Amino acid sequence: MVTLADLGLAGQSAFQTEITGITLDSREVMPGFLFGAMPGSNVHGAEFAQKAVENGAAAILTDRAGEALAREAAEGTNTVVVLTEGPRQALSRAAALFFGPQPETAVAVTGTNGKTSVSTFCRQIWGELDLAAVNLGTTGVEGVWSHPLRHTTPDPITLQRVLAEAAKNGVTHVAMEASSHGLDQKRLDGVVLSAAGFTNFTQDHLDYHKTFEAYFDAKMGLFTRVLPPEAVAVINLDDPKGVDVMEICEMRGLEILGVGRGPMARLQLLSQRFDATGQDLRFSWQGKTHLTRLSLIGGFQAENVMLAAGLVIGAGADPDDVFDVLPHLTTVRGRMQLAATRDNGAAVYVDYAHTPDAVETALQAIRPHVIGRIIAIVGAGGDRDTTKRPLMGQAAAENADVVIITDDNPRSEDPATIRDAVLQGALSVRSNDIHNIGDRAEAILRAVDMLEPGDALLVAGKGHETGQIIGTDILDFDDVEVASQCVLALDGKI
Ligand SMILES: CC(=O)N[C@H]1[C@@H](OP(=O)(O)OP(=O)(O)OC[C@H]2O[C@@H](n3ccc(=O)[nH]c3=O)[C@H](O)[C@@H]2O)O[C@H](CO)[C@@H](O)[C@@H]1O[C@H](C)C(=O)N[C@@H](C)C(=O)N[C@H](CCC(=O)O)C(=O)O
Ligand SMILES: Nc1ncnc2c1ncn2[C@@H]1O[C@H](COP(=O)(O)OP(=O)(O)OP(=O)(O)O)[C@@H](O)[C@H]1O
Ligand SMILES: N[C@H](CCC[C@H](N)C(=O)O)C(=O)O
Ligand SMILES: [Mg+2]
Repeated sequence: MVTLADLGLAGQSAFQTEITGITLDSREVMPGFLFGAMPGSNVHGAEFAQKAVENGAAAILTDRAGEALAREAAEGTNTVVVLTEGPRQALSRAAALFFGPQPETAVAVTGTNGKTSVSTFCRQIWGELDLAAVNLGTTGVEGVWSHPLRHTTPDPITLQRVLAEAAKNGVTHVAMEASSHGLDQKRLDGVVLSAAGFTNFTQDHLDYHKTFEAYFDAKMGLFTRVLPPEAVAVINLDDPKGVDVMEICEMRGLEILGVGRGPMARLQLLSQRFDATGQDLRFSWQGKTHLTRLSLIGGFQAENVMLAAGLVIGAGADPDDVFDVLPHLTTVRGRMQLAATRDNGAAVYVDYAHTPDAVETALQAIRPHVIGRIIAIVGAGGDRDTTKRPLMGQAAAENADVVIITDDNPRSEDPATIRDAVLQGALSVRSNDIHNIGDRAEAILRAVDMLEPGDALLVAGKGHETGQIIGTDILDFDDVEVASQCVLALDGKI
């Protein structure tokens, strides 16, 4: 039997109350459940306290803003109201205690771009070291055990349930993505971390956070709040915000493992040499130089690999063992993935660049591998940060020779309006070789048809995604598959 006291909610009245489940959604409450009535972005969860009580909630956890509604609903029933200043944090910790032990070693990574890549590389490194590992984030739970997820950082109840299930299935190591929404909503606060990483900080999600400061502060919650004091902070010092992150971590007395090209980095990238299938790296660890080879396209992937290596070392692995396995790392699905090659040699890459910085980084990353033109397909998602749209168009026009603007998950918005915002950004750079083709399949077909020997195509924005979200419908759509089919069709093979 689990009681409110067992969930860290002792000291409250009726702390011996038995709890049979936890949920954030009144509609999911079953008899004996703890209902987390949280302040939301649309409505306060306490608005649904009445429904939770009707469904048999044993307790309602809420804050001062939700107190009156919760007490009103509970009046005359056995439902206990538990009041706390930080209800989201309390709920995350309660969920951790309720669902039971997580895998013994957990690391998390935050930053605007690179979280999925870094966490996947951590899982691959651990796997090469014969450890039972998974990554958890945008692409679900992947590795020795897998599980689909709807969010990059799931709500705390799903997260703790999944972590406990992973542990029961033998998973000992987990690398997870900490999204800014997840950190802001304290979804990770019940997780015990050995190390946490910071990739970079550029524009995204201003629709939610409103200002750069609020977005940055949300991310810093990983280091100022979630990470325990004895854990290691692994920081990309090449990012303009890297030193700020380091100072924030120093103030908490965290051990810092700096990664980057500059001399302050303990894991220092000394040089990269690119060729058609990957790159040779020279790097140093605490003064000693190492050489390695990565079968990965794109200079930024070396930064992601260094950060992943730092996290795995920070979480206790032997550095030499880690460095030995780096040549075995493989492409992360939908991140600079070579989807197909035309008979004339022109390559088609699929990448998940969906921020201005990522569009620029991805296009610059393929430049050393291309002797001809770069054609870029770019679009922006609906119901997301609107201010990034022209900046994405601008980044595409500045870094590609031909730009095709197309749809990427318009969701509830008018697709032509989204495309127009991206188009304005591209047109601010130049007017030639900029095309606007709403239908994504047609855009890909047209782009593949343009490819001459020596050219390359980057299809940006959807990466691993397998659907195009139009309104509330999700239509099957997979950039890798569509691009491969277009190549086969235009080369006369189907
Ligand atoms: C903006 C945002 O992040 N919203 C998330 C948040 O909702 P909220 O608390 O703001 O919801 P609300 O609508 O105001 O409702 C308040 C509360 O009332 C409850 N409620 C509501 C209705 C009802 O009948 N009964 C009831 O109890 C809700 O469960 C909620 O707890 O908490 C909910 C439960 O955990 C999430 O499902 C929801 O994710 C929405 C669907 C979402 O789309 N989130 C995206 C933007 C997101 O989180 N993305 C990040 C970042 C991805 C990236 O890095 O690019 C991610 O980690 O995936
Ligand atoms: N270190 C990096 N620096 C800049 N851009 C990067 C870096 N790593 C990846 N990218 C770009 O960002 C895209 C998304 O990468 P990834 O999925 O790893 O990021 P993410 O942070 O998990 O994104 P999301 O916020 O959607 O979860 C890549 O396809 C690539 O274009
Ligand atoms: N995690 C990101 C993914 C964006 C991917 C892009 N294809 C889109 O739909 O905007 C977001 O939800 O903002
Ligand atoms: Mg991700």
